[in-house]
Amino acid sequence: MSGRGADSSHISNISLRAAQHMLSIDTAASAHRVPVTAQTKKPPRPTYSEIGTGLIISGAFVAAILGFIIPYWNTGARLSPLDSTVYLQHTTPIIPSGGDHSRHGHNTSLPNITIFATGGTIPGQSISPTNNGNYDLTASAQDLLAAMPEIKTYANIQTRQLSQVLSTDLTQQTLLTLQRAVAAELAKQEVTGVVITHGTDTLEETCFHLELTINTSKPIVCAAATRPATALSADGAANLLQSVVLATAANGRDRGVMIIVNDKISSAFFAAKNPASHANTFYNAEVGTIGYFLDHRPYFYFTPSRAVGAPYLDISSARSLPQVEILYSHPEQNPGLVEAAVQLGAKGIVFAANGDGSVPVGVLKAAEVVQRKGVVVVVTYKVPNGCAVPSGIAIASAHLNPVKARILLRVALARGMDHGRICALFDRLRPDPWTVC
Ligand SMILES: NC(=O)C[C@H](N)C(=O)O
Repeated sequence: MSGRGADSSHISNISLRAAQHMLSIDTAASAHRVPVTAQTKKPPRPTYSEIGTGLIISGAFVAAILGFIIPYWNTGARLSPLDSTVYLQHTTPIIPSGGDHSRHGHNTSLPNITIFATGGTIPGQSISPTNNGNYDLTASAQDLLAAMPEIKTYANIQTRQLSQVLSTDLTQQTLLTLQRAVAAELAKQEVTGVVITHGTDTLEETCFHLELTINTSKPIVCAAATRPATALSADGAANLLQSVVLATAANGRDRGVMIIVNDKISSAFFAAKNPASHANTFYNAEVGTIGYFLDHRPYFYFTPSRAVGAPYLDISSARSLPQVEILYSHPEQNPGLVEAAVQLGAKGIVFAANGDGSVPVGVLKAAEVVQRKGVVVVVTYKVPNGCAVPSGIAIASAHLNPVKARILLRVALARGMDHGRICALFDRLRPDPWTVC
């Protein structure tokens, strides 16, 4: 058997042990379940694990030396002329991992990773291994980790369960709590990176929000699953393990927020969910796939880089976020929807527009009216991929899809930016700005 074949079977063992573990947790539904047998023997330690551990230890050693020699590493954050928005963000000092903790089982030669768990399919326990859609969320992040002891060879891991919901139900309060908690955790010298477990449905929105609002060089990695932990070929265990590996990786720094699903490393700036339930659910607009996992080791196509015009917007003191609604365009759309959205509290409106940004003329006129009252209007595209161009009065989202444009607009409004600044913010997302603001 080749090395890779051996690794694949190792991971399916992890999934099966995860499944066994989940099955043993949920006693209420156990009568309906197909018993899982075999796989009780610990699999032989794979070669990649030893190599990975060795690399991490040497990486930590080199980082520790660099930490003494180069106490502060600043590749030149520059302030926006528009605002205190930082467009390039490499200000965090390089910090040696490790530290003197007294936690039980702490290994000072390993990096420290914190996992923030929010729910989604990844901890899901379905009524049978062939049922992917009907599951409950009674397993915690700790339960997931207990089912995959291999993960402890990569890092000392702490978990924080922030919520246990499907991602469609994630509130802005949880989002803001997550944002502050992740930023606070990464500010700790001994923490090398963080992992967030989350449902796939709105993962791109949460990750994009964190991308805009956390200024760090350290890796922030989002892990999800398209199948519950109890499923045949459950994908969560491997995605979680790889997320932890990436959060510890020296080459995972300075790349913004990343998503790991199906061996693919996606930039949160570009990733979008599609199709809904396939294991390969995240596709990337154009350049969004920045790397991949081979034998559970991360490889990148590029040296660290950030998307053109990627802003950092400090909203650390925000306790709530302004309401921004998305209106889906089509011929004969009722212009009254625009005013209705405003009456219902919208401070911003995003049009998921036809083609590359066209909105029916009546709707555009209605948008002009609310814009005069201070509501900010952004036009995006409803097609899977594209680049929206300015449509009459509206700000164009460039390549940001409707949900990402909504997140950027909401954060900009939370930052207190006015129409002109928000327009310039979006305008910078193109290498060759329109300068329409
Ligand atoms: N695969 C998933 O995680 C989907 C789930 N409905 C969620 O977003 O929470």
